[in-house]
Amino acid sequence: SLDWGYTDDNGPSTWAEKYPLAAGARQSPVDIDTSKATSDNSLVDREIDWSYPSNCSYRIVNTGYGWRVDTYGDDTALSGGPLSEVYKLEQFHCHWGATNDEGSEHTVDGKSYAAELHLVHWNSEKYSSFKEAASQPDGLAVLGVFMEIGNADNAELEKIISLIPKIIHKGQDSQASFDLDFGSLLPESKHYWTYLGSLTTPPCNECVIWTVFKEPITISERQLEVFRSLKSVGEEDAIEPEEGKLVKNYRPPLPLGNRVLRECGP
Ligand SMILES: CCN[C@H]1CN(CCOC)S(=O)(=O)c2sc(S(N)(=O)=O)cc21
Ligand SMILES: [Zn+2]
Repeated sequence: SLDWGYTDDNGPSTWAEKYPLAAGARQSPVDIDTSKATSDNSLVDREIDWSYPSNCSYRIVNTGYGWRVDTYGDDTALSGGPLSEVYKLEQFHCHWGATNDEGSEHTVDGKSYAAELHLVHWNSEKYSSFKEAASQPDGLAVLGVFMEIGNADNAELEKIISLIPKIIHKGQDSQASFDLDFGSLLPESKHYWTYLGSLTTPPCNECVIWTVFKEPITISERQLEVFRSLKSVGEEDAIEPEEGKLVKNYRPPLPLGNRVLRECGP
């Protein structure tokens, strides 16, 4: 069985037993208490800036904890906002719940969204590898995008969702070179909250500068159901057809503690 996961016997409340960092004071996600957000001048003139290729080859993989798209981040760049260096895109993935009233990892004044997209970048200016960066306090920069249920499909996400039937079981992957317009995976408004946090899964390294956009993007119920059809077990694991479905893979919020929560934009 998995040594950590999202079920009652291996879920977030048990992680600190095997992954002591999970009990740290700089953990993610957090509830974004909008009344605590400060808008100091340090961010207002430093828009967060990204450049992603419009056509690139990708690999989508079922990690057993969800789907993950590995990007070969050569000509990608994320800078500005709370970042002092240029970060490269390493991968992106998503978190969701069993029903639409849960699923995001960050919450806003106690409100959960149906899902949350994470674009994971690493500080390639200061560190020589993603792995090294993941052990540094300013090593990773993750963009969090809330997803709410809307009537229309999200066309860009559909390119990813169409590949999910090929990776239903843990360990399966699919190579695809599709032209992904990352810009449309991000909301129109660049307004965001930012704080210092961690990976939201084991090993829970406290290495992430988090930037969570205020405006959600929309995804359809059908698209979210496809996410929930993923399995957390391999093809060879003999289980009943309905068992092992990845219906939820989000960590509930941890205390912000004495960390500063900054915001850019109303
Ligand atoms: C299931 C495993 N998830 C993690 C795998 N990696 C960590 C170790 O790598 C060297 S990672 O850096 O790619 C990230 S980012 C991330 S989140 N949800 O905070 O954006 C979780 C993980
Ligand atoms: Zn994540």
